[in-house]
Amino acid sequence: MRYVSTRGDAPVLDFADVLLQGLARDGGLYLPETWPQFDAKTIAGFAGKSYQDVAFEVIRPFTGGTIKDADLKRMIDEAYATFRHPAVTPLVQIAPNRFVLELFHGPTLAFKDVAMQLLGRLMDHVLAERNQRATIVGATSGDTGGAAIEAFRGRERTDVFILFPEGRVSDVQRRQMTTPTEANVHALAVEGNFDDCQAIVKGMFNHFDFRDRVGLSGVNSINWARILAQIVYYFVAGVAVGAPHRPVSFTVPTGNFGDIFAGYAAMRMGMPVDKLVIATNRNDILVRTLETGRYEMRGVSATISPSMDIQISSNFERLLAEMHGRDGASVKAMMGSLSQSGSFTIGDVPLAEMRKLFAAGRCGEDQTAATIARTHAETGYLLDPHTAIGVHVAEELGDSEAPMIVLGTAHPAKFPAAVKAASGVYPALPEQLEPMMTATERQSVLPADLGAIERHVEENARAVKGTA
Ligand SMILES: Cc1ncc(COP(=O)(O)O)c(C=O)c1O
Ligand SMILES: N[C@@H](CCOP(=O)(O)O)C(=O)O
Repeated sequence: MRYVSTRGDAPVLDFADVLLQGLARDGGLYLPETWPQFDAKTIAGFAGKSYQDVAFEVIRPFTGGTIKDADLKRMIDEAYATFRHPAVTPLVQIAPNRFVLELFHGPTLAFKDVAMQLLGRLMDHVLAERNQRATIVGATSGDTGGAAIEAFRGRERTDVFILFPEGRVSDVQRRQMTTPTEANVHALAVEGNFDDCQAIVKGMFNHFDFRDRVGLSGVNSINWARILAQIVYYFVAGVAVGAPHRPVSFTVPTGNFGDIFAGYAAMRMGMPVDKLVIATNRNDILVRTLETGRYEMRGVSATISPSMDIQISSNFERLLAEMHGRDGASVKAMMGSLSQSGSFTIGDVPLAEMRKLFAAGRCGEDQTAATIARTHAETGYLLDPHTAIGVHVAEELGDSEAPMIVLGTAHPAKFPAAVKAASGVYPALPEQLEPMMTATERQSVLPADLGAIERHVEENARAVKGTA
């Protein structure tokens, strides 16, 4: 399996290289050259298998032989042994034909752990084989950061620097990043919003001298392996409610478009999908884009679902590449227009194709709170604000024959204030996370400035000092 950039101007790589690359050198994102195909019999055969066994079958074709089967199996087993539920990602029914796919049983209570626990092991494995070190830099609106730090803390071959928007993440999210004591963990509170953090990380990747000097790697969903690990649960959940014998719909609380792009990938691989639904909070750039064909930035506002307060939705570029027949020049032109003028227009044909595959809906602050309250009152089930957005948008779409699976992207205990205000119930933090709430915090506060943050990384990354 080979990987190509969405912008068509970067070296073609194998899986192991893509794993360590992050952003492609032409500023694009890597995609597999072709989609592995699973026929209906193979998909039906996933029924009754463990999450780990399905993960191995789904992930293996993408590795192109760069990871030995026995190593891949071991790393998958180790990654999902960190989850608190034996099914790894269980389904909970909340209405006759509607389910929540609980993706938050990993160590940091958000869906990011599903990919990050595996990514940490895969990167460590490849770095050890090459006797290399890496400097990981990531941007977070709250959840990626904690999951990345948990996956990489104490690992000898990596330093991990996470940029988060100061004052815009929940207390639990911040503490997950600021309380680990390992020397390779660096939490950077940036005086800006998530889009600023993400732009700075991309700026570092596009600054080749710096990138090469520090051995830069990325763990945001610009890294293909993040998306890859998330494809697995679309198959596991779909089969559990009747695929491939009937199509299944998924509603995905969306920000950076990584999670829903994994659903798109599952569909391209043979999973019968009725609807893929993009659900956003009031930062609704993706909903507007589907409505109007114009991707237009308007400023981001803080919500009770902070992890989705995003305007520059990285992985939408992967979808654009798909909808434009992988024509790198078209993608480059749209991305150029976005960085110059804050907008771009999608042509009629790709837009029509997108509308065939995706539906979209938004959920305001009051609707989010009302959905948490109503769902709890009617079913006893407590939603976090991000998952509530998915449930609201799925409800607005109405029932169809296809079962609707809403991706449960975070545990309510990550956002206790918002959940308590909406439902009157204070969601308890799982016991093992309680010590973190009183532990000493360690963070560096930095301006939203590429140069300042590069200097900080270079002064603190062990890879630069040649300690490998
Ligand atoms: C809890 C939660 N829900 C939803 C999302 C949106 O996911 P994506 O960025 O993959 O669209 C995020 C952040 O990524 C998140 O942390
Ligand atoms: N919501 C995310 C934003 C970063 O997304 P990623 O999937 O690209 O890492 C977060 O919680 O940090």
